[in-house]
Order: sequence, then C-alpha cells, then structure tokens
Amino acid sequence: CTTTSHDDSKCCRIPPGSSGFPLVGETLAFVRAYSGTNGVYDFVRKRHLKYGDCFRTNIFGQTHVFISRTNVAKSLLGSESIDFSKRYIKSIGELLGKQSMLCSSHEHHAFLRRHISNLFTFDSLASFIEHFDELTVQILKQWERKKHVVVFDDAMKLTFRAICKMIMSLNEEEELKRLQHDIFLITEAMLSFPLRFPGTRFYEGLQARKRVMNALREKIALRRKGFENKRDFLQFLLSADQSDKRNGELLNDEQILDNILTLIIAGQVTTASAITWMVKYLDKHAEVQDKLREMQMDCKYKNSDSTIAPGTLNEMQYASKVVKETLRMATIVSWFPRETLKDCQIGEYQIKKGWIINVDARGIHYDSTIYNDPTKFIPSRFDEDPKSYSFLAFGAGGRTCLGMNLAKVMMLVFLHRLVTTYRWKVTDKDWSVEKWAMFPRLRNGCPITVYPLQDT
Ligand code: HEM
Repeated sequence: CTTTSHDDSKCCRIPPGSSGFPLVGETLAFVRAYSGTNGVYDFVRKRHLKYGDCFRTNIFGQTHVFISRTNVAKSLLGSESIDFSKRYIKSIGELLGKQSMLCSSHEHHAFLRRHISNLFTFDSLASFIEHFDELTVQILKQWERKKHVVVFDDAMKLTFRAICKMIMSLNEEEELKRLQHDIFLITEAMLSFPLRFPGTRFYEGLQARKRVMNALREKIALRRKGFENKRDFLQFLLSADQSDKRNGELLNDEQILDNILTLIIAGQVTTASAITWMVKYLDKHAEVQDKLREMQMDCKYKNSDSTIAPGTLNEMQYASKVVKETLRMATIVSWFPRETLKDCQIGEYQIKKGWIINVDARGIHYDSTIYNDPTKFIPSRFDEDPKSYSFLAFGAGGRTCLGMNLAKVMMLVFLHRLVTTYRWKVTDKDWSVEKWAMFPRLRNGCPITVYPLQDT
C-alpha cells in the first residue's frame, strides 16, 4: 500500500532529507537553481542522488516531499484522492483568475473540467489539424527566405496563433500581436515576487491581465449582440449558456474568461518548448532524423498544397514515438504538487498534514529501472507501451492535461512538415536552459540554419 491514512505513527519515519537553515530552510538553494542555467530541477536531481527516490526539503517555509515512484504516482494522481489537493502558487492564481481550472479546489474543478472538456471533441480537433497545418506550412515557407531561425520564437508564434484561432477565431494581426505581448507579460509575472507597484514584473503582469480581460469581455459582448458568430470554443460556451439554462450548471462570464486565459497560457509555452526540444534532439541524432524523414517522405501529405487529414496522423507511428521520446526526455512539467489534507503514510514514510507531495515525473522518466539508458534519445523504446504511470508527460488521473491530444497533434504536424521540407543544423550547440522559466526550455531558443530538401 502506498498511501494510507496514518493511524500508527510509530511504524514509520519521515522521509530523509534536510530542513536546511532555520526560517529559510533550503529556499536559497532552490532559488539559486531557478536562476541558474541548469534549471530548477537541478535542485531536485542533487537531492534525489543523495537521499534516493523519496526525500524531504523545506522551501519558502513549507515542507516539500519529492517522490519518483510509479505506485505513488498512481495512488496520488490516479484517483485524485480526497486526502490530497492540487497545490498552486497564490500569485499564479491571481494572474490566471479565481475561476481558473488550474487553481480550483476539488469540487469546483470537477464542474469546470466537465464544461471545458466538452470543447475538445473529435470534430474540433479535426478542424484544428487543418488550420494548424496551414499555419505551419506558412511559417516554414518564410524560413526558406530567412535561412537562420530561432525555433522557439516561431514555435511560440505558431502555437499562440493556432490556440487563439481555435478558441475565439482571432486572425487580425494587430490584435494577435497585442494579445501575445500581454500573455507574455502575464507568464513572465508568474514566478516573480508578488510586489504590486509600477515597474515590478508582477504589477505589469496584473495590468496585462486586466487588458486581456477587457478585450475578451468586448468579444463576448459582440457575440451576445450577434455581431460575430463563429464556430469556435467561445461560441460554444456562449451558446451552451443560452440554450441550457435549466440545470443551473452553466459557466458564467468570469469562469469563461479565466479559463480562456488558462487554456492559452497552459498550451502555448509548453507546446512551443516541446517543439523546440524535438528539433534539438533530432539535430543531435542524425540517424533518427534520417529514418524519420524516410518514413514521412512516403506519406502522401509530403506536398505542402495538400492539407493533412486527421486520420493520417495515426499512420505516422514512428513520428509519434519521436514525439513521445521528446516529451519523456524534456519532461516539460517536471513535477506535480499536491497538498496533504491529513496525516498519512506513503510507502514506508510518515507524511504530515500540510506537507506538499511532489510527484517527480522527471525522476520517473529518467529512472533506469523503468527506461533502459534513460539519458539516450531512443524513440523505438516506445515500440512497447510504457508501464502504467511511467510516462507522465501530461500528468495522470483527474487532472490529466486537457490539451494532450492538441499538443500531440501540433508536435506531429510540425514534425512532419519540418522533416519533409528541410534539413537543419543547430548553430549554437549550448544546452543551457532559460533562467527563471516555468518550464524547462533552451536558453538560446535553438537557433538553426535550414537547407531546403530540394537543394540537398
Ligand atoms: C507539450 C505540451 C503540453 C504539456 C507537456 C502539458 C502538460 C500538462 C501537465 C503535466 C498537466 C497536469 C499538471 C498536474 O497534474 O499538476 C497539464 C494540465 C493542463 N493542461 Fe497541459 N500540457 C501541454 C499542452 C497543453 C495544451 C495545448 C493545452 C490547451 C490548449 C493544455 C491545457 C491544460 C489544462 C487546461 C490543464 C489543467 C487540467 C486540470 O487541472 O484539470 N495543455 N498539462
């Protein structure tokens, strides 16, 4: 048994680790890792090496336990046990909004998730694929002229535009630029100190949130007056709002607004980072890139004038394994925090009410008893399905990533178009990651030079 209510504390001990210095605990080491180019996970990795797959630390006055065991992942995430609740940083909650699904409590979360997941139907995914493919082809065409490209910058533009189009049919260039800049300010503010005076990152983030909310409110007003009628997520949420007033279970405007912002923020940087890592790994592993290109060239959608049909993606099996292996190695969300609501026992350890248990997904993805040669990029390892709870790129259980299929589609379509159009060379081989980033991403954004296939 991995998580049980704790009724006999004598039988077990607390996890190994250090509480650090009085008052500050190990906060300074944590902050140092965040502001370093190895990334914040370095803090966890070092302690994992020292203490093993379950250790305790103290950060910002709070006891944290990091654990990289699949059976614990299963019992904590699998059933979203009522003994644990999702933990989030208060300032992030303020930037995303009280109604954001990412920060909501257990019951409220179930209500929001039920509504929002209705948006991710097969039909909406199918029309998304077509649009994303067109956008990708457009952006890759520009690369031919530019020759030198920073992958992350264009991946951010691509994922942002695709998600905004799907949610609210945004196409207008100026409006997109303004919104992308404001979303950037909000994301930047997420890990800053919550100081609320002009000039601080947090303040600028809050101001940007106000502008985004105002713009979205105007959009809703136009839709309600019937001036705009589109087939997108926003329209769906509003029409459900109109037609189904009887069961009293509808999303109000604040819930719609906060969750539109949440979807953009949860989807843009994560997917853009994953795309960037994919380009980087494939540059390093020419044999994988060559094999992949050969397979994708056989695909009938190798010409940019025929759009990829949804069913075809299922046929891109090796490409799907490249996507999975990228997600395993990059582990964009390194750990999942959950707050313990009562004393309990995890494995052989005693856990106290109020402690934060972090399921260490990256630790699981790099565990050599689960994945052979875990530091090597080997897509064919996914010829067989991974063992239960050993692939956690999108989390698991009741909080599994809602945009999982969307993200996979974006990565697959991008990959297909890239390898059937260009060869590329990464021009700056540095593997440092961005300081203070919410998700691990390459600091240099992965600059490449591209060579059109017809020239090589
Ligand atoms: C490669 C890209 C992505 C990765 C690696 C990723 C990863 C994750 C992970 C690990 C979680 C669960 C966190 C936890 O349990 O604490 C999550 C949640 C979530 N993701 Fe993603 N995500 C990606 C793309 C997207 C996209 C494209 C969208 C939507 C446009 C999205 C929307 C969400 C939402 C709404 C949640 C919260 C779900 C809930 O709490 O019920 N994600 N994501």
